[in-house]
Formats: sequence, C-alpha cells, structure tokens
Amino acid sequence: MAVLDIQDLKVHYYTLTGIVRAVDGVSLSVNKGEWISIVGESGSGKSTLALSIPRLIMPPGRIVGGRILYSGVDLLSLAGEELRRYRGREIGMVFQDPTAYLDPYRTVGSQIAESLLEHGLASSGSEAESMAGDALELVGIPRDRASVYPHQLSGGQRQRVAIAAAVALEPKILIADEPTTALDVVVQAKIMDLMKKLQEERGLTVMLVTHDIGLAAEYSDRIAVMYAGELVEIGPAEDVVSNPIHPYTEMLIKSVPDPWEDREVKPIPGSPPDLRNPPPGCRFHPRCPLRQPLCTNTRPSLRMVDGGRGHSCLVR
Ligand SMILES: Nc1ncnc2c1ncn2[C@@H]1O[C@H](COP(=O)(O)OP(=O)(O)OP(=O)(O)O)[C@@H](O)[C@H]1O
Ligand code: NI
Repeated sequence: MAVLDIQDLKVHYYTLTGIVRAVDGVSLSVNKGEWISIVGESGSGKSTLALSIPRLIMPPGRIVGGRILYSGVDLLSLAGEELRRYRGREIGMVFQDPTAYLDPYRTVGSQIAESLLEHGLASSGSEAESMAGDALELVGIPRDRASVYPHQLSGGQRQRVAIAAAVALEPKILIADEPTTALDVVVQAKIMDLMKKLQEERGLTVMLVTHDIGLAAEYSDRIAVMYAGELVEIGPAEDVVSNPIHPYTEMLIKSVPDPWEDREVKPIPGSPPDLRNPPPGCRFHPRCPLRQPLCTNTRPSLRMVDGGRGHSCLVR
C-alpha cells in the first residue's frame, strides 16, 4: 500500500541566470513500511525532491506542478496550520547537519519535550520530559543525557538526537537527507542500523537520500535513481545494483569502489547537464555509450517492466 504517492512533480528554482529545473516530472510511489533510497550524482535533484514532500522548498525554489498524496491528501493543497500538522507529526525529517536545527542554547531533552507538547503528544511538561527520555533511549542515548546541550555530544550522538526528535513524534515516514555524510564509516553504520531497527520494529517508512549507491544497496528495500531532475530507474535494491538496466545506473555503480569485489573504478565521463538548459531527448544521452539517434530527440518516461522494476532508457 502506498503511503506516499508523488505524481509528475516539478520543482524549479528561479535564479537570475535562468530557471533551474531541479525536479522535472518525477512520479514515485512509496509503500508503507519500506525503505526506499534516492540515489544519484550531486545536483541530480535528490534533496529538492525530498524537501518538497514536507513542503520545505524555500525561495527562489517553487513547486510548480504535480501532486504529493500522503494517505490520499494532496500535501500541495495544504497551507498554514494544516501543513504544520503533517510536518514533523506525520513526516519526519533528518538532515546532514543536525546543528542546523538543534538549538545550541537548550538541552536536547527540553527540545524534544517541547516539540512533543507543541504537537499535542504530551499533556504536561513532566510527561513530555519522560517521553523525551524514552525517545533518547530508543536511539541508544541514556535518558540522563537529556540535560546536555548539543555541543556536548559527538557528531554521531547529535545525529541520534535529531533522529530521536523526529521519531518521538511518531511520524509514518522518516525522510533522511544524507544523514551520515559528515560522519565516519563506523558511526555511519550505527546510524543506518538504528534507522533499520526503527523500520523493522516500528513499521517506519524510510526515505534515504544519498549519493552512495553502495550504502543504499545495503539497507534499502528499493532504490530510485535520479539523473538531472528525472527518475531514470527504480526497483528492488539488490536487482538494481546487481543487474542495472539504465546505462546511467550501470555507470554510477562502476564509478564507486566495491569493498567486496576487486574491480576497476570507472568515473562517469563528462558531467551532469546544466539544469537551466537540459539537453533534449534523454538527458543522459551526451554521456551515454549506448546512444542512438532516437535518444537525442525523444524524451523518455519511466516505464515499468517485470519484477517491480522501472527505467527510462529508450534503447534497453
Ligand atoms: N536554492 C537554490 N537556488 C538555486 N538553485 C538551486 C538551489 N538549491 C538547489 N539548486 C539547484 O537545483 C539542482 C538540484 O539540486 P539538489 O540539491 O536538489 O541536488 P542533490 O541531488 O541533492 O545534490 P547533492 O548530492 O549535491 O546534495 C542543482 O542544479 C542545484 O544547483
Ligand atoms: Ni542533496
């Protein structure tokens, strides 16, 4: 069952030098309880897609088209108070840098407690504090650490607190945008394991944004690959990685080292297009070894094939 159904989403940034078509017609359905990862090179529109869901796109960005159905409600039609009810409470967010949204002057426990009160999940200060302690324990931080300030914690612990703060509100979906990019690999694995635990034990739906397809393969149920503002491939994580259909996915996999396999690392030649003026036809065609004349003038759309897989390659 789909908890989130994104239909033909278009998000543009209106800059002095032109309109950046950061997300340009993306359709994506997220199933309840699954872990889906959005992967792709820098600038492919992953964060823009993720931020659009809780409507956190700031000017000069604007959602210019499409629908985002959350349990049947179009989030794009909501405003003000109604929107705030969904944000946080139904859709939790975690970002790369938790210091950006943890208040340095307040203890971590009081920040979590306050948001519980704000969302009406606790009826008294003491209840909120006790629930904040539960949330910290859930992410592996002893409840007596509720009285520390963010700077007294390590980067990994701060990210745990950010996850605790998000999960305390019992959202249905947790959207995590590069939550471990600033952390070392050991801490990264711990944070990913924690998110996996929340998915398995609480039925949390997880959307992870990462440029690391290896990481996505290890933890996700499904992987969605973005290129230049479009979705180019989607499917069960293992299938996508072991048997990519789209040449971009294939080249993306070969461009990163695989710790389990001794093979040559091949960077993708060229660079992603300028999204103010993307190439016609398939946006990947200028870099694609399989390019046919068709690819230069026919704009592909994602089509589903067997095994729950979909791709937008015109020649495969
Ligand atoms: N505030 C902004 N103003 C103008 N352009 C923006 C803004 N934010 C993002 N963009 C542009 O939108 C496009 C998509 O950016 P986005 O951050 O969504 O990509 P991403 O896949 O998350 O990249 P990364 O892996 O580097 O985080 C890029 O071309 C980027 O330059
Ligand atoms: Ni990003």
